[in-house]
Amino acid sequence: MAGPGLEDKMIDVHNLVKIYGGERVVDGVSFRVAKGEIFGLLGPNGAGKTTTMEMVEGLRIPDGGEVCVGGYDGIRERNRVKGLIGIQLQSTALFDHLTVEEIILLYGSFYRDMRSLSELLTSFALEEKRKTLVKHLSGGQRQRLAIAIAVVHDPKVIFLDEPTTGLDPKARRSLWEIILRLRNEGRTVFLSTHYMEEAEQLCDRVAIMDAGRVIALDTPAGLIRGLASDSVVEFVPGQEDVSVTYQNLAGVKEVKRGEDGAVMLLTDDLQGTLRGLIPLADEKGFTLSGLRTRTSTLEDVFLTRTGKRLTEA
Ligand SMILES: Nc1ncnc2c1ncn2[C@@H]1O[C@H](COP(=O)(O)OP(=O)(O)OP(=O)(O)O)[C@@H](O)[C@H]1O
Repeated sequence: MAGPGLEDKMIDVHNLVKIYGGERVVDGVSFRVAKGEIFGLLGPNGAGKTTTMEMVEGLRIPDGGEVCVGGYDGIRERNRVKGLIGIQLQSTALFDHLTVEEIILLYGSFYRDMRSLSELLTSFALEEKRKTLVKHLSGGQRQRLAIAIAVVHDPKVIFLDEPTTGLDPKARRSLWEIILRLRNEGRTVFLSTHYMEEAEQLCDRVAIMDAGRVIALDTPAGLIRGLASDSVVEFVPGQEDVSVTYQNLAGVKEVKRGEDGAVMLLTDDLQGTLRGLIPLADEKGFTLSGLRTRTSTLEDVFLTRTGKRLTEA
């Protein structure tokens, strides 16, 4: 698959497999990550993102396949790989009874060289919190601290496992800015997420995972362009006549149904679909509750490939 500068790759994963209890939770995953890109694994809970990421980091041993990071074999040359990478710990794993400053210095002491404390505090907007105990930080501040610790030794590659899960929109955006800055400093960022907006807005390329496999991989725009439709009409039909078929409305490429009863019409002719839908509802005597339209997103790529919504998978 074409991608930016892949001749200049930082991570190369080939046919990776992990088996738990006889189940292939990672089932033949292959991808490459270019130097200096933000690469995302997008998928629902249980898709195999964390397992894949931790095999790339060298924290879990694959049952099959190869991992190469920065030209080093992920298993045989693990110590070399360790020096190149930084891993964001789940923020809950931080020591609550240390201050921000103490924890950064503690992690820094594990390495021969560490970046300056004041530079780290500034770039992660933690100066005012330097003397604050970790347990008194907000969710966003804890996540910023977790990333500051991951880059304390100035690594070339950063791994972030669902970095913004549970954060409010403002804290999420502030973390996105930090992640973009890591990339703009020339680092490679490998992250996992189950938020499609995050993958769409932040990642240079995205591998969509479901049930242990990569089902699509491209730039967010490329994935969306690959859809047969460019828009979605969504509504919950009230008193729907079972004989109603939406497939024949102008522009409709696919009809999907959510668990909540919502109907999603994936269309390449938004106006044509709407022009046909409203008379159809009148004629068949059903209501179009919560009718809305939107341009296609990565959610629709997932929906088209798996038949499920990301949030329902
Ligand atoms: N150590 C383990 N032992 C047994 N099963 C495991 C283990 N780790 C993961 N699994 C299983 O492997 C599957 C993939 O899990 P994984 O955590 O990689 O998914 P994920 O996409 O990261 O999801 P989440 O967003 O929930 O973290 C799940 O079914 C999970 O239960």
